[in-house]
Amino acid sequence: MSEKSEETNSLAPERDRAPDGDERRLNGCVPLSHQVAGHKYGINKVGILQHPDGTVLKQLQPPPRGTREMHFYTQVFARDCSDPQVLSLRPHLPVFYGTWASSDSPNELYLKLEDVTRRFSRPCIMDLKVGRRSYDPLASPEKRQQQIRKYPLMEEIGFLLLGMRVYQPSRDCYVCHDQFFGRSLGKDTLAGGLAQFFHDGVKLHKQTIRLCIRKVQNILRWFESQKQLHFYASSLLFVYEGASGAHTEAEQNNNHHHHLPPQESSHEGSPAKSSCRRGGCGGDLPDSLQNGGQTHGSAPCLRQSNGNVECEEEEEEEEEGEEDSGGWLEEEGSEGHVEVRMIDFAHVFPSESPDEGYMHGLKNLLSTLRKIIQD
Ligand SMILES: Nc1ncnc2c1ncn2[C@@H]1O[C@H](COP(=O)(O)OP(=O)(O)OP(=O)(O)O)[C@@H](O)[C@H]1O
Ligand SMILES: O=P(O)(O)O[C@@H]1[C@H](O)[C@H](O)[C@@H](OP(=O)(O)O)[C@H](OP(=O)(O)O)[C@H]1O
Repeated sequence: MSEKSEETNSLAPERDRAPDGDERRLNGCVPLSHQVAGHKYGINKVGILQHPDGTVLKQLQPPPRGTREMHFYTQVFARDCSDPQVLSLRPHLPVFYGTWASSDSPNELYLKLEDVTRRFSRPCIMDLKVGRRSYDPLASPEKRQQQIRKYPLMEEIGFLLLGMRVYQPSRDCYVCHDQFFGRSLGKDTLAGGLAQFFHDGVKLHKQTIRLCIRKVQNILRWFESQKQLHFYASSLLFVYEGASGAHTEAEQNNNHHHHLPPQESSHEGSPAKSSCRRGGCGGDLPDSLQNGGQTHGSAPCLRQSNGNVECEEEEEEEEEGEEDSGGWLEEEGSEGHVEVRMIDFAHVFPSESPDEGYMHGLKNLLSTLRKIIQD
């Protein structure tokens, strides 16, 4: 088993490549190149796909999970929704564009969602499952045991790292960790393990951590204001720009797939993808980050490719962030440099009390992130 998996950059734009049989069959949709956790496409045919218009498609899981998730998104994004609490949840979720089906399999439904990683040139991505319990109130004793066994510390820690990929500009490659890495993290190694998401092989991006803290605080504020929903086995998806400013500027002229409005019929402007990886690097993290648990390889992932990288040291500045401009040339000091969104709503249940389990996870996550900055 490999310790870490890596991908290298490729200069060849894959949008020039002829689609293979599967891609044609899926109306030009391809498995999401940079999925870091969850069901993968090709295994039981569930998993996340990338639509040519830049959205992602999540196949409906068998009932009741898929129907529950669809119902949740439909309610939150209903045009006539007037519940202020539900409306204020929207910014924390990927935009929901309704359901989608391919012309070949009209009965296979997918949720059509905003691709949270889309505007990033070299997206660093992390998926954290949040809450003290990752099974819902209707779970069988077997299911409860299955989930508890996966991470007995969930009850105490309140979150579990399911997967991550981090771009290293100095080597022009991604370092990936899967959920076994997350499960290997204990109370003493949690901060070190989480810190790896913010370390590009050369430096720790403290300002990025501060921006993530702000976004997580906003989500916590939403939870403190509501008691109508409980979230089990739901995730927070973290994304930040791994490319340096010089890199993104160099790409600006060559890149035209960002900011295209989702159009179901259009195949224009499809994100370029490329697949290649190399092994044998990534073993030289600073000592302070080496105690983050055992590492395991994750599945190879394809990704957007936009050319070579110029590595730049970034200044750490304690600036007030600007509003998210939706642009992709965001500097590390600005809010738009990071995204933190809630995803995976297959186990959302109505309730009449605050979601203490989820809030416990958020609070512990916040103190762990603060600890990383301090250490
Ligand atoms: N809106 C999105 N934008 C970008 N990437 C996404 C989005 N939604 C999901 N992903 C990617 O897909 C992965 C899995 O998503 P999700 O948790 O919704 O799937 P799942 O199959 O229900 O997971 P699980 O098996 O844990 O229940 C995420 O870790 C992320 O990498
Ligand atoms: O990542 P792994 O090790 O594959 O484990 C799965 C993971 O915990 C999923 O979150 C869970 O689905 P839910 O979150 O929907 O419960 C799934 O349950 P399942 O086996 O019942 O599908 C598990 O098998």
